Amino acid sequence: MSTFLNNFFPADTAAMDPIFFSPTNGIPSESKLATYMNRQNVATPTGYGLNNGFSLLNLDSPLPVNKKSQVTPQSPEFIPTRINSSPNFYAPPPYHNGPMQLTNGLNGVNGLTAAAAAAAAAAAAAAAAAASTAPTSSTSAAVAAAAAAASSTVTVTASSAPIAISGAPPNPAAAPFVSSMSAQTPLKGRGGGGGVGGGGAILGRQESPTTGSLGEKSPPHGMTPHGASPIPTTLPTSVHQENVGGTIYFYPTANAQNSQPVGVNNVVVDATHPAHHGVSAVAPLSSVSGVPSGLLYTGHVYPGPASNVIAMQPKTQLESAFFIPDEMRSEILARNEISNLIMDAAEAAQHALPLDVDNYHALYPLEPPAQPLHAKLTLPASTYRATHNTTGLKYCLRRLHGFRLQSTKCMTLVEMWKKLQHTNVVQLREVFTTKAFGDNSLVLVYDYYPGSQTLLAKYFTPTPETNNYTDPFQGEARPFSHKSNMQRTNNGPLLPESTIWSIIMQLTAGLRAIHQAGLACKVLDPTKIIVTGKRVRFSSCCISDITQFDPNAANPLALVNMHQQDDLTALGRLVLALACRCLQSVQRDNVQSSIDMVTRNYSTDLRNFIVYLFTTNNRRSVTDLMPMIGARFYTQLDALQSQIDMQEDELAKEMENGRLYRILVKLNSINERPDFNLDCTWSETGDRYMLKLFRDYLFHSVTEDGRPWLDHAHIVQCLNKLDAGSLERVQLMSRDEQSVLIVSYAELKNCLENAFSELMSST
Ligand SMILES: Nc1ncnc2c1ncn2[C@@H]1O[C@H](COP(=O)(O)OP(=O)(O)OP(=O)(O)O)[C@@H](O)[C@H]1O
Repeated sequence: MSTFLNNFFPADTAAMDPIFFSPTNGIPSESKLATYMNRQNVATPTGYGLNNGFSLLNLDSPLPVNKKSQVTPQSPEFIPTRINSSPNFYAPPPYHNGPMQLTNGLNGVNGLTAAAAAAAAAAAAAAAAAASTAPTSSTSAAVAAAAAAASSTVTVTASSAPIAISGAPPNPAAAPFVSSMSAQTPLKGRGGGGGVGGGGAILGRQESPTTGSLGEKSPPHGMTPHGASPIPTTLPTSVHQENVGGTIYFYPTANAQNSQPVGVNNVVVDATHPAHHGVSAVAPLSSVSGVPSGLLYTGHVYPGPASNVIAMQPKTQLESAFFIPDEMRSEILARNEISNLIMDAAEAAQHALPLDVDNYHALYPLEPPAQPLHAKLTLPASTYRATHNTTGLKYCLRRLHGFRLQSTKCMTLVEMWKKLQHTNVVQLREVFTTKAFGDNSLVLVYDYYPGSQTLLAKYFTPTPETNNYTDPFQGEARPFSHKSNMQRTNNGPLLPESTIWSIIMQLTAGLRAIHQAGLACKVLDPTKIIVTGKRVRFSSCCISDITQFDPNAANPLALVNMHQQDDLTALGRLVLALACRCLQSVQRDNVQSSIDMVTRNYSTDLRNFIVYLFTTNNRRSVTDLMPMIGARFYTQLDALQSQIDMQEDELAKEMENGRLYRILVKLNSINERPDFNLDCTWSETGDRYMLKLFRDYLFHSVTEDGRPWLDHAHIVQCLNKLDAGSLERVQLMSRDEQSVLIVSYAELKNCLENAFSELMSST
């Protein structure tokens, strides 16, 4: 819903350009503004009296449903997966907000700063002077148009019945008609806009009819939540009003152009006031953020981080409250980089990979060529990252070279694995055979986790030390102490017990899911477990089930119990190796001394855990391990929940960015488009013209003395209101400062969606 204020009420009629002001309605048909008014092919009635027009503004009159639906829903983004989740911004605010709602339409009204209020007062005083000299009735306020060269100043001079300047909102109940001209932060210039920023045309706050004091937020007389329009029913015949598709425009008749400033109750447009360029002080954003119309978009404003999250962060600097923490950023960047790596020519030649393998392309090797799969399996194997042809998603492909599938019966097991979904198991997606590599290969497709390391690489690889220097501060023991030396292994210092328990909890969780699904891991080995950040996952499930499949066995799952017991033994060996940080520690001859070492360095619980898994004469179960983990489970849960809190907070910040980015993409795809459907004025006319002015308001606001006014918060806030389709209004000004337009963000949003849909439909 918008109101169009053309500063067509010239103070100096001699300055009138008869071409610019057409005799019928004062708007030249070829002007951009006229094209906006005529948009949507709505016939613009001529000679339509202001009285008639105001009768349309009855707050009781329901808005046609289809009109409402134009702006109510969050229109779908051009990203196909976007889900419509926008709240209903037209829900009527509670009546007790009435006084604030009254100023709903005029952005910045409610939050006048002292400076802005002072400016408004000055403007009012000047306007009063102008009114007193006007030949029209001194009892009614005058409306004067600013001359073309001078920006308009609209202010209030008297305390009679208020006047409506702007149009009925889409939902009258939601935004009662603005019956008081409220003061706005003076705005300036091309970018001059509503109360948030700019300078230029000043809409002075109407004096309260009850108090007569300028700048107060008193509701005007006659305002009822759902009652009759407070708008006066008599207006000068020299002012035309038109309702075009729900938007009300005001413009002068030819009469008005030849007459003195037209009195329209309280409103005076004072072209002569020295403050016509606005005041240099702009209302701080905070001054407008509290308006009730703002409530309509508050869901679209990032409220800042939660205190619990700030307390959790190592740095409590202000920047960490608004930007993603450095550590998280670099982790994500590193993962992205790995995920986007492509082979150079030398690598491509070395690997000689096919362009396509089944439904996948862009293969990228994750290891040097042709590794033997595993000690137990003598087949050579390779691991690649690849991209799915249709979804574009990246997967991890494990290829078994020269492997012929003996029987498709093993597909039963494949299906069981595909169904297994667990955060500690890399999920199998599909299995296929292919000749794309020039041999018979079997390919298993898994989820891909960029930046993963095998447990072997992470914990069992000698750390490169410069000049045999070992960092004495590594590890838990006091540096340079005897214990510190004892706790050092070739692969680095012993791991903190909490790290070992964290790995244990994750592995037992994954194993429990596997065993409960009636399967066995079979390769519980440090090369077949991957670590991504702090997450540990079984990475090669199902391979053994295929390669060791016996097509003659009556029941392929007959031996699963035995394999599950083997899994538990393998888990015990792995934990012992981790605790000693040495793979040799689990060799038969070393086991006892390794357990002694665990006894010396770690808790009895950890020792008992390992001993239990090594005790093979009893039937063991993964669920029996839970009591041994005990209360450590709560510590782990707490750590994970803290991490979730932090990540959710980051998500909230980044959600804002994503949303604002998409609006900017739309705006910029429309603004200044040189040509659309052979129409080189497309981006300059109709809805697009409004968007252009809004763009100027967003980015090109200037101070009174013409300096750029840059305020990130202003941009963010306005974009948020636009995205929410707030009913709050913004005052836009044409670049030549000839026209002022007051428009709600809802209307702007509508324009944006329409214009963008037009673009999209022609792509
Ligand atoms: N699902 C996955 N997502 C991302 N990277 C993975 C995934 N699975 C394995 N990797 C990575 O691929 C590489 C090769 O994995 P692989 O399991 O073959 O380890 P490996 O040490 O080469 O074992 P082997 O010596 O038995 O071949 C490793 O760097 C591993 O981190």
